[in-house]
Order: sequence, then C-alpha cells, then structure tokens
Amino acid sequence: MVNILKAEHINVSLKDKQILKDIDLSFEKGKIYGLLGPNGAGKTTLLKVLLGIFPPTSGEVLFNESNLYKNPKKDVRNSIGSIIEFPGFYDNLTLYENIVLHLKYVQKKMSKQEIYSILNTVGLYEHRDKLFSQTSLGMKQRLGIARAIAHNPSLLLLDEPTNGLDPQGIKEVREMLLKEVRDKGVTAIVSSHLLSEINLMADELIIMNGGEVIFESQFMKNDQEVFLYKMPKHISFHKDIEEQITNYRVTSNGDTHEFIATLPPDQLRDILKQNGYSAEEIEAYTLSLEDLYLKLITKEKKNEFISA
Ligand SMILES: Nc1ncnc2c1ncn2[C@@H]1O[C@H](COP(=O)(O)OP(=O)(O)OP(=O)(O)O)[C@@H](O)[C@H]1O
Repeated sequence: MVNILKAEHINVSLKDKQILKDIDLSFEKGKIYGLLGPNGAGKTTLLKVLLGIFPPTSGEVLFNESNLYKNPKKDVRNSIGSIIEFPGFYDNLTLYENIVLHLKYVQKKMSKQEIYSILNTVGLYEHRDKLFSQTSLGMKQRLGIARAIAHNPSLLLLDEPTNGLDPQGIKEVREMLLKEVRDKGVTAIVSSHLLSEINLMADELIIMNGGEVIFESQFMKNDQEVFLYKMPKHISFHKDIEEQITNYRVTSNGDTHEFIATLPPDQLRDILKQNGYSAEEIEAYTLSLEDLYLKLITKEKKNEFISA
C-alpha cells in the first residue's frame, strides 16, 4: 500500500468560521476516492488545500512525501491535475489552443497528435478549432477534464467533474476516469452530489459535513457492505466490536445504541455470543449508499451522533 497523498490534521478558519476541522486522511496510489457531503460541507475547500492553492490555518499536506506548503519539490504541483470550481480558460482561444497553453504552463511537451488524442478522449476532437467562448457548458466541462489529464498527472482532484454534462457525458467521464486510474495507476479524488456515480466509480468513500470527515470507508471495494445496527444499551461495547465499527455511534431513544459498521452481522453476533450476550438481541440492516449518506447527514443535523 503506497500513500501518494496525506492530509495531516488540516484546519481552515476564515474570519471567525472554522471551515475545515482536523481533517486527517491518507490516499493510496491507484484508487478513486468519492468525496460526498451536502452544500457547504467543505469539499471544495479541502480539494483546494490538497491542490496546494489554499494554505490551511494549521496542518500539513504531503504529496509524494513533499510538503506542498513548505519547500515543495520543484514542479510537484505539475504532477497534479484538477478541476476545482469552474475551470478558467481563454475565451478567444480555440479548445486546442487552450490545451497547448496549459501544457506550456506545466512545462510539458506534447505533439499535436497527442493533444488531438486527449481531445478525442473527452469527445472534443471535432470541436477542437472552436473558440472557447462559442462552446456549450458541457463542452467547457469536458475541456476542463482534458486539461486535468493532459499532462499525465499522478493525482487528479476533481470537484464535481460531471457538472453540466448530459447522461452520456457523465458515463464517458466515469469510464475515462476508471481507465486513467486502472491503466496508469492515477489516484483520483472526486467530489460529487451524484451518489449513483460515486457508487459506480469510487473504491473508497469519504463523507463530510460541517467541515469534518464524518465517514470514511472502503464502501464499494469488493462489494463491501455497510450495516446499521440497533443494539440494546445493556450490551457494553466490547473492544473487538469497537475496533471494527466506524467512528459513529448513536445514543438514541431509550434503551438502544445505533451504530454504523462494515463488520458483517454474523461476525458481530459471534463476538456478542463469545462475550455472553444473546446474538438475537441485535437488529441489522444493510445500508445502500443513499441510506448511509442520508442517515449520516440527517443524524448529524440532529446532533444525535457521538464519537464512539
Ligand atoms: N472565501 C471564503 N470566505 C468565507 N467563507 C468561505 C469561503 N469559501 C468557502 N467558504 C465557506 O466554507 C464552507 C465550505 O464551503 P465549500 O465550498 O468548501 O463547501 P462544498 O462542500 O464544496 O459545498 P458545495 O457542495 O456547495 O460545492 C461554506 O460554509 C462556505 O460558505
């Protein structure tokens, strides 16, 4: 397991508001991370911090073991491709020329044919000579993706990359991303409000709310399932259980603990039996990504979660 990127205890405060709170994450080479969260959760801010364009109030970002904010190795940022917020391009240049300019900026030499091939990958080859100002929203977004991948980065930071794309475009972007990751070992962090897209492409899931990471899991990997458990409070949390549950437990109504875990029900029941409890006392529910997301966000809003 090779970590290409690490965010260590990132805090961001703007004026009196804390926008990111103690974000501590590691990202492995060759994986797609889905970044989810409601509007204002802090996803874009986190991506900007990871890109090296938004210095955190405290904390470190290490990309290939180089600190992005303190003496970064030369050209380290040129190994990152990104779409963060609306990509800025030159209106009076063609799509082809915009990519040429970007490649100059990141000091990467490419032949005309190679640039055509990139434009072809994102479905823009036949529009290559159109002025940027004369393209549709979807084409602009595709050009943003072309720019993000053009210089063969090892890390992609993509903030809602399918914004403005039609269903076919969304599918093409997903397939292209999967190909980049699988063929070239690129690591991608992709924020989206489209749960179904994240479900289809991400290996790992990060859910944010209120500037914090509230859930982190290999949700999709190897069909990993996530369960909601309801357990009577008289069953005390055994170390073996605690080690396997995720960071959240609900102290809910009356006599019941609710918690979310990837630990399968059979294994949880075995642990309970080994500790002298009746396994029949717990209720287990499989959560879809939508269930999980809504459960976490809703509970967060109601302040019902406490840290396990
Ligand atoms: N420059 C800024 N000055 C003050 N507050 C800011 C600034 N940029 C972002 N914020 C605030 O930080 C919080 C997080 O914003 P951010 O854009 O990172 O969220 P997000 O999860 O990307 O949201 P969305 O899904 O709507 O894009 C919000 O409350 C936002 O208002």
